[in-house]
Amino acid sequence: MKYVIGIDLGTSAVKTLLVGRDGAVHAEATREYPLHHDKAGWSEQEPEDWVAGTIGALGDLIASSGVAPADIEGLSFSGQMHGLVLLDERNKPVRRAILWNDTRTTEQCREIERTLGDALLNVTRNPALEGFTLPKILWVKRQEPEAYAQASRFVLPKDYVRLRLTGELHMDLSDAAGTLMLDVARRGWSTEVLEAFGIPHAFCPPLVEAGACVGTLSADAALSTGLAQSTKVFAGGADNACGAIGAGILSPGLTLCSIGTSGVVLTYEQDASADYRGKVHFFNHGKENAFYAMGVTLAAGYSLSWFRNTFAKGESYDAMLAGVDGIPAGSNGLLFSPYIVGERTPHADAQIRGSFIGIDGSHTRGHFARAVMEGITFSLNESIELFRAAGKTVDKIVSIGGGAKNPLWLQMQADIFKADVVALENEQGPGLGAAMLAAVGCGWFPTLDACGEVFVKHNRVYRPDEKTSSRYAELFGVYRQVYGQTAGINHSLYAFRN
Ligand SMILES: Nc1ncnc2c1ncn2[C@@H]1O[C@H](COP(=O)(O)OP(=O)(O)O)[C@@H](O)[C@H]1O
Ligand SMILES: O=C(CO)[C@@H](O)[C@H](O)COP(=O)(O)O
Repeated sequence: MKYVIGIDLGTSAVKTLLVGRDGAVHAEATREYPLHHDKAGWSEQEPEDWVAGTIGALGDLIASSGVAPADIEGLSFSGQMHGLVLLDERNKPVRRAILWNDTRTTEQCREIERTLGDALLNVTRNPALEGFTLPKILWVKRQEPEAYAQASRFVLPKDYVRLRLTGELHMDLSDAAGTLMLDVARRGWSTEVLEAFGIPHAFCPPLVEAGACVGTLSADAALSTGLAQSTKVFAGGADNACGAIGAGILSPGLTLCSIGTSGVVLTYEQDASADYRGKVHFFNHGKENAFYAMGVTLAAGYSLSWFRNTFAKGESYDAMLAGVDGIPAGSNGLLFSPYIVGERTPHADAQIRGSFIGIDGSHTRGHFARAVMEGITFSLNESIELFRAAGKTVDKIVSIGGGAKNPLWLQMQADIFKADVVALENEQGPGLGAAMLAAVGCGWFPTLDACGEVFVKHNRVYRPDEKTSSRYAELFGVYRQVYGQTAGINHSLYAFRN
C-alpha cells in the first residue's frame, strides 16, 4: 500500500497523520511546543520549536507505523494562520513569530483603516483585526526597527517549516488570504495595499495553490526525519481551509465547527460574490477557485486548556470532565464568557476579557468546567446566528478539533446550535485535509471531492434534544447581554494589565 502524510502545525502541537490509499489513518504522532505570553495580549512561538517538533513527530510516525519510507509518496501541510515569521536574506527568522491570537496591534489596525478606507474591505474582503499579518508587520516596523531592517521577506508558520524541509519558499492562497495583503477575489498580492504601506513585492513570497507540488525533501530533511528524499511535498493550506477539506466541506450547504485553540464556524462559498461586509472573515479555500466565510472565537479550546492548567494541573481532559455530564444544562446558573484573550466574532475587541457570572456557594469545580464549555459554545453560536441572519441554512454541522473528542461537548453543540452535529471517525480534520491535498497531488484521485468520498468518514450524529435545546436558547439570550454589560468594565481594567 502507498501512503501520504498530513502535517497539521497547530498552536498547541504539531500533529502528523499517516494515511493510506484506502483513506484509513494508519498512524499518528504529535509533538507539543510552548506558547510565550511575555506581556498581556502577546502570543509568540519559536519557529525552531515548530521545525524540531515536526521532525520529531515525523520520525515517531515512521517508527511507530513500520511503513517503508519508499511507500510514502507525498506530504502536505495545514498551518495555524496569520502568524508573522520575518526572515533575513539567508532565510533565518529575525525574531520569534507573532501569532494569530496576539492582540498588541490595535493601533496598527486603526492606521490600516485610515490609510485604505473602503479599499480594505473591497480588496482584502476582511476588516483590520489584530490577529492578521499586516498589522503585525507594521508593529515590528514601528516598535522594533532593528529587527525590521534585517527582514527581507515574511512567511506564515507552515511556510517556514516547509522551507526548512525543502529549501523552497512559497505561500499558498488560502493562507495568504489571512495576511490582509491579498486581493482575495483576484487571487494575487494587492499592489494597492503593499504600496500604501511601503512594502515591496519582493517582501511577499511567490503564491501557489494549496495543492501545488513545490518539490521534494532536502537531503538533510530526509536524513533527520527518516523519510525518502524523493517524497513529494505539496504546499498545503490554512488550517481552517484544510479542516474544511478534511471534513468534506467542498460544496455549498455544509457548515463546519472547529474547536481547537481557537473556535471556528465556517461555511463554503462557491465564488467571491457573498458580501458579509466584514462581519465574518472571507478567505480563499484550499480547493481551487472556491472560498469560505467564517466566524472566530479567539479562545475556544484555549479557555478550557487555561482552566485545566490553572485549576486541574496534571489532570487529563477526560479526568477533569468526569461527572460534568451529570450537571444540568446551564451549570446551575453559572455563565462564562470566553474572552480571555479578547474576541473576534461578533465583537472585534482586543481589550474585552472573560467573566464568570452568577457564582454561588454551591458551585463546584465541575460547574465551572461545564460553564466554560457552555460559554465557548454560546460564543460559536453567535457566528451561527450571523450566518442564519444572512440567509444560510445551518441544519447540519461537521464538528472537528480537540473539542470533538468529548461526546458531551458534541451533544452540547447540537443542543446549543439547534442542528445535527456530525463527528468524524478521526477528529483531526486539518491533518486529514492536508493528507488529501497530497493524495490528489500524487494523482490518486482526480479531485478533492473524489478523494473526500474515500477519505472523509462521518461517524456518529448528535441530534438536538428539544428540552435541553430550548433551555439553552433561553440562556443564550442572557449570554448575549454579557458583552455589552462587561465591555465598559473591561476597558477600564485594561490599564491595570501588565
Ligand atoms: N478529551 C478532550 N475533551 C475536551 N476537550 C479537549 C479534549 N482534548 C482536547 N480538547 C480541547 O481541544 C483543544 C486542542 O485542540 P486542537 O485541535 O488539538 O488544537 P490546535 O490545532 O489549536 O493545536 C484543547 O485546548 C482543549 O480545549
Ligand atoms: O486565527 C485563526 C483563524 O483566523 C485561527 O483559527 C488560527 O488559524 C489557529 O487555529 P487553531 O490552532 O485553533 O487550529
